[in-house]
Amino acid sequence: MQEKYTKAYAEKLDAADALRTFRNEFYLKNECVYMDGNSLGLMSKRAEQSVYDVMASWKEHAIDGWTGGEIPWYYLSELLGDNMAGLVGAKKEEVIVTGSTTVNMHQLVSTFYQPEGKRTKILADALNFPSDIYALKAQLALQGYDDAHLIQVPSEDGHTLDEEAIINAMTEEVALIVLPSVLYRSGQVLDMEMLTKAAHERGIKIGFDLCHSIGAIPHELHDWNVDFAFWCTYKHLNAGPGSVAALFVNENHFGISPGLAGWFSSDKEKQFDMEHTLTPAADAGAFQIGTPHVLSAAPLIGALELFQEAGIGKIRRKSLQLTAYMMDVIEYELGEFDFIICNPINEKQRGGHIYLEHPEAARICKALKWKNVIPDFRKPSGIRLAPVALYNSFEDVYHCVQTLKNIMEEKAYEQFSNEREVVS
Ligand SMILES: Cc1ncc(COP(=O)(O)O)c(C=O)c1O
Ligand SMILES: Nc1c(O)cccc1C(=O)C[C@H](N)C(=O)O
Repeated sequence: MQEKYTKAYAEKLDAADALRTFRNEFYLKNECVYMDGNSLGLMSKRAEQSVYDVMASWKEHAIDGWTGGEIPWYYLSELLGDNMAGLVGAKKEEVIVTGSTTVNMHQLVSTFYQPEGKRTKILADALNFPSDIYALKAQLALQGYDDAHLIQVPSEDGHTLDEEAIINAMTEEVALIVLPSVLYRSGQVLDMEMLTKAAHERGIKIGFDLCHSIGAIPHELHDWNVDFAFWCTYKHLNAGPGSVAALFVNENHFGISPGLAGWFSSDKEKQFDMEHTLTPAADAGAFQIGTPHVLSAAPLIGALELFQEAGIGKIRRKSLQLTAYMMDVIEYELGEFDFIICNPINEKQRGGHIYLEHPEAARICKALKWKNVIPDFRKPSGIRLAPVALYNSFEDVYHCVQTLKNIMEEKAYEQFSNEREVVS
């Protein structure tokens, strides 16, 4: 056997890993190799501590916690926006931590979708996450349009999108474009800069769903001139189930009225004047709606520290190394078992996870879990494996592929039904 495919080689890669100490910051499940951080990231000790800290500030300060204590809750959304701005390449005023992914998308589409004349359609794609498509259809319906007003650029191979095809669909009928930065199944990274430039040349506004890229790849939203973006914080950012999401609005658009207004859209100094005419915040803060979900934002305080310490450049470099290594070992070890690697291979388009297709995928995932390796299954026949730079090791990757090989050799998956779980 070539040295490259031994456990010793994985250990050598781990010894040379500049981020290896970050693994100790996380609660790793005992005896378990976690490969599902692209769905729900693991808990870190920092995130846990910051939840305790916010609980303590509530206990101690009660109502005065809004403006007192170490981190006054009234400014927490702005503070976290500032802490996160580097991850998306934004000015601090352009990011606010608020709401959920889907609510933020409704907020931004209701703000930026302004059909006029023959520009009435929304351009999206055929592979985006369902919630985004439901939200776009609902926004069209609110404006009196049917689903035919949503153009979904098809995928030739069922896994990836052709950016040229997206650009060709940017016609004079299109008022707004919403696309994912990274596709949730195949992990393809779209060229946001190129797509934004093409959209603007055609007079169209464009926004991105960053759920699968935030914390995994660097962004330059401000310099790329992206109009808006939104993302969750529970995947690569590790802020826990239902943690508060975030959004970006380019400073070029400051002053535009939020489609969904509420009293937290206010200029903070004016908010408690209790006027019935809203004076929106002068920055991305205007896209908040109501009282911030302080307890669900709390883990983000600690979780983001780790990104500031590690640096997104190093995270991306290790992530690419992990996924390259994983594909290499898969090809070497699993060649005879009908797996197809469906994520893009090249570094520019490869996101933070590997996507394998196999006709028995649902039950192979069940067998992996039974063997303490945690993947996730996506219909119709996909296995997602996310080796996460902050807490997965090369040895984890080695172990994951060896486990998969073992399951295939022994046909251990046959004891399970080939149907998805309720939550997969
Ligand atoms: C790309 C993408 N968009 C939207 C969502 C849904 O976001 P939420 O349920 O947090 O609103 C998810 C995952 O759940 C996702 O992967
Ligand atoms: N948001 C989720 C949830 O509430 C339960 C289970 C999974 C999720 C996910 O985030 C799934 C994820 N967006 C995906 O890429 O499939």
